[in-house]
Amino acid sequence: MTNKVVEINHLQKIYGKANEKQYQALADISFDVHEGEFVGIMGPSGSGKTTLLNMISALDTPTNGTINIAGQNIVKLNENQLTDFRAEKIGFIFQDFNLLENLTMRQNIGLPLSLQGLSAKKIQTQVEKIADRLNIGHILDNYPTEVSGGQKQRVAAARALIHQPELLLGDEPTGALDSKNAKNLLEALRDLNEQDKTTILMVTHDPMSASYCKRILFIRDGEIFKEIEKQGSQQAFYEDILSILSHVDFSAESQV
Ligand SMILES: Nc1ncnc2c1ncn2[C@@H]1O[C@H](COP(=O)(O)OP(=O)(O)OP(=O)(O)O)[C@@H](O)[C@H]1O
Repeated sequence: MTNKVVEINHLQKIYGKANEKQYQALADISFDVHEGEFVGIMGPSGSGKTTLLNMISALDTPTNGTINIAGQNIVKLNENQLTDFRAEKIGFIFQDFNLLENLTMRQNIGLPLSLQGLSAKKIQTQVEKIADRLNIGHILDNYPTEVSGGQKQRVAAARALIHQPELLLGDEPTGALDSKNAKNLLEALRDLNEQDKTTILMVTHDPMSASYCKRILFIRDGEIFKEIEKQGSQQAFYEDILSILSHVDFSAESQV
């Protein structure tokens, strides 16, 4: 059995203080992600997907429950330990790329290592290695405004992976891409998962993007209500996903 990279038990998140208006975004979530898995999270708007990612990346704290990432109970960490945890253990790809416009792609990708104080030479070697892996070696000296959305997102993926995190998190990473660029990014993520055993957890509302995963968790009203695993072809998995979505009212916001 492979190691558990993510181990979540009875996670609950209530926004708002006891004397204020409260909102339960996560009711009771438990699941594991093993090393080398590529897991998708799907659910209607307001179902708690971003809240869940924010808990896993320790950007916010749960009301109840435990979160272990790479064997570390992150709910118990102090501020300094959390900073180290985020810098070392996880990589994050956002929908809107989050690249720094006044830095070149090379500088953007190398940023996590610069912040760790690595030498310029070591950073260059690592940048070129990951850029080669994601087919962006030819745009390293360009600025973000000079390249396509798809290239920007592959640069964001390179930046998220350069420090070799235990877990790559994506919050709608294909959300701002056209279908061709989305496919390019997803193929790159699939290669990283299959060849380098990168563990990926990705939120998406798009069934085609989700069909690149090996397992999907469906959440609604802050709870996992269904889970499916890829058994056969990607096309068959895509059709399974569509069938589940067609039985769920994804327009419904979760209720207080
Ligand atoms: N800081 C906050 N304070 C109060 N309520 C919040 C806060 N952040 C999120 N919520 C509420 O919690 C619920 C879950 O939000 P979340 O952003 O996790 O949903 P989501 O599934 O990611 O939605 P979407 O697909 O629209 O991004 C929503 O009803 C939202 O309004």
